[in-house]
Amino acid sequence: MLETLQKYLIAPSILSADFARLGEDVDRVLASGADVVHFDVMDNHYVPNLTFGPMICKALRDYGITAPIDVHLMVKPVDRLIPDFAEAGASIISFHPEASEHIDRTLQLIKDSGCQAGLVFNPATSLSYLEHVLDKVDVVLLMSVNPGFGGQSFIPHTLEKLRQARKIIDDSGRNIRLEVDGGVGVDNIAEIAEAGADMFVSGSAIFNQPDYKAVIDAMRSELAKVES
Ligand SMILES: O=C(CO)[C@H](O)[C@H](O)COP(=O)(O)O
Repeated sequence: MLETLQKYLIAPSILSADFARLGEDVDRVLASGADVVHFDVMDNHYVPNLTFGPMICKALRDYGITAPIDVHLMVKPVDRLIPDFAEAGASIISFHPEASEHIDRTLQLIKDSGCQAGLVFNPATSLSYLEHVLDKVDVVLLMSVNPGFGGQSFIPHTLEKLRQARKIIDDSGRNIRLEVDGGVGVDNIAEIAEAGADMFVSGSAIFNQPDYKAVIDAMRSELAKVES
């Protein structure tokens, strides 16, 4: 799955897509050079907003979307949705540790369902949750805004947290993606990559522009500066 893709992955958040034409809009953003579809699931309980569930994920697969679907669960409780999302075609399922009664069990449920597993950290959630479960984690997702809404500004102290997460991952020697989500755009993507992220969720910066390819190309050229 993700490990076979290139160094930097761009994952548009469909929270900012055109819901009335979702399949078409997701097709368009992928044809514009995106790598992964970021799928934000909100339950009006863990976060104060309500989005979509496994049926919409399946509808995207039925429509013909073959790119990895990166499901970010902002829900509590978590476990009962995992088999539904796996069956609906999710590739990665990530959850917030505070929303699970048993983090190790939830990670194992995701792995057993055939998906890659991610742990998500709000801006004020400690990275110490990683300590005993790194062997079951494929993706560490750092929120750079408080979850619930698109279009918020990147919280600057996330850069330091990204550096800390990068060190934890590198020290572990494991093949774990470091994903960042919230307020990511052309103007700050290079700085965020320099801090250690290698997977970038971006919603409003892409979907609120008429030319998705122009935005994604501009992000890639910023990332190329970091790589060189
Ligand atoms: O998870 C999210 C909010 O909870 C969104 O994915 C995130 O905020 C991306 O949107 P934007 O790029 O517009 O900030």
